Formats: sequence, C-alpha cells, structure tokens
Amino acid sequence: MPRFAANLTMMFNEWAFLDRFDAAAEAGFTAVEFLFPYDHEPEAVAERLRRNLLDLALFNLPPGDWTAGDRGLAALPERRREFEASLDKALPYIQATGLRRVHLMAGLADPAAAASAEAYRSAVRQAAAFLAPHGVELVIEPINGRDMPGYFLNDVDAAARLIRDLALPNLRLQFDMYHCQIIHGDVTTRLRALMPLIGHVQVASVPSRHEPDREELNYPFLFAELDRQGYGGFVGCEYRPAGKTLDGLGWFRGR
Ligand SMILES: O=C(O)C(=O)[C@@H](O)CO
Ligand SMILES: [Mg+2]
Repeated sequence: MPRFAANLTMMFNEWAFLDRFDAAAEAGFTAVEFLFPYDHEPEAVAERLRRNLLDLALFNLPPGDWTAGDRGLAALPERRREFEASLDKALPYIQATGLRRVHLMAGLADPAAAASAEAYRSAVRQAAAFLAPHGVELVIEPINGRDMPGYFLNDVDAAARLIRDLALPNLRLQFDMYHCQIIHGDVTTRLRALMPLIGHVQVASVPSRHEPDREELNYPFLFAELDRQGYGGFVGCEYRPAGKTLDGLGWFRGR
C-alpha cells in the first residue's frame, strides 16, 4: 500500500493550521503535505513535524499573491524578479523542515504564447538549478482548467514532454490523478507510461474532489497499481472532506 500524506490545506480544516499536524498524526498519518507554509515561521512548522514524528512530503513554492488571483509566476516573463525572490523566500522553509520535494506553480498564461512558454522553460531550469545543491527535487503539476481556468500547465502529456526534453536530474512530474482524470481520462495508462517521471502523486474523487472512496475513479485499483509499478513515493490526500475530516477517514483506517 502506498504511503499517504494528509494534505493539511484541504483536510483537518476543523483545526488551526499548525494544530492540523497534531490532528493528522493523531488520526494515524505519518506524513503530511500542504500548499503554503509562508504565513508561519519556518521553525514553527518544523517543530510541529518533529513533535509528531511526521515526514513532510511536499509544499509549493510561493505563487505570487494568491488572494489577488496569482497561481504561480513561472510562466509570467514580466514577473521574473518576483519569481526569483520566491526561491529565496522558500529556502528557509525547505531547510528548517528538511523538505526533499517542492512544487513550482506555472501561473495563469496562454500555453500557446511563445513568451510564456519560454519564460516557463527558463524558470523551471532556474528553480531546479537553485534546488539541486540542497538535494531538493522540483515537481511540476498539470492542473485542470475547470478548477483553475487559464492555468498555463493544463496538459499531462505536455508536462511529460517538457520533463523529458529538459532532462534535469531533479525535475519530476506531480501526477494528480484527480486532474488527470478531468483533463484526459485514461489514468492507469498514463500512470504506467509516466511512472519513470513521477516524483509525487495526489488523489481525490472525481468530480467532487472528496475522499478517494467514491465517484468515478476506482482508487483501490489505482493504489494497488502504484504498488505494482513499484512507486515508492508519497500519495498526497489532496481532497476536501465531504463532511468532518475524521468521519471521512474510513478509506484510510486499517491500511
Ligand atoms: O491544485 C492542486 O492540485 C495542487 O496540487 C496545488 O498544489 C496547486 O493548487
Ligand atoms: Mg494537486
């Protein structure tokens, strides 16, 4: 069975952010992930991990001004300096928490625009080079255009082509099965084909983005398929609980 990481941005919202670490550990998780730690001091986050003996699977590099609508900066040539500053902002969090994998968000931009595509390639290269000496892997994630209209990286195959083309030792794919099913379908075939590129997996039911025990994807089969494919990474539980978080953990208990 894969190793599950509770997504503390979406799950355990009944608790304040830092208390979600304690609640996740109490519920039996041994790993967590979240979108952004930047509203808290690096040491405060690290202390919650240590106190609960939790591994940290992933967080995202700063995305620009999220409340104002930014969804990353990498494909935005006019925001390059902010993008570079975002790497410096993330570093103390990476170092304090011992994180080994970060997600770089692309931003809202037209994937067909040459300037955006060039900015994105170059930003991915720069972020990977920045992270490599720290032993950190960079992951990029295709996101479906219904949840995030106008998002630059909206195609799993395009992301895989870019990763193969850049051939950077610390650049991998964040394979979110929820997005893959909405964008393309054919999740198992893509999972098998892309396994050598995959650095992180995330799951949720489709279409409601709830617990992975309902609706159109057969997660018991997909979890077993991850094992059959020899996937040794984390599976991020990036879902919004349909009710209370603890009430929806039946799929996880007993694993
Ligand atoms: O939305 C997702 O899916 C993610 O994994 C986030 O990191 C980006 O919003
Ligand atoms: Mg995701």
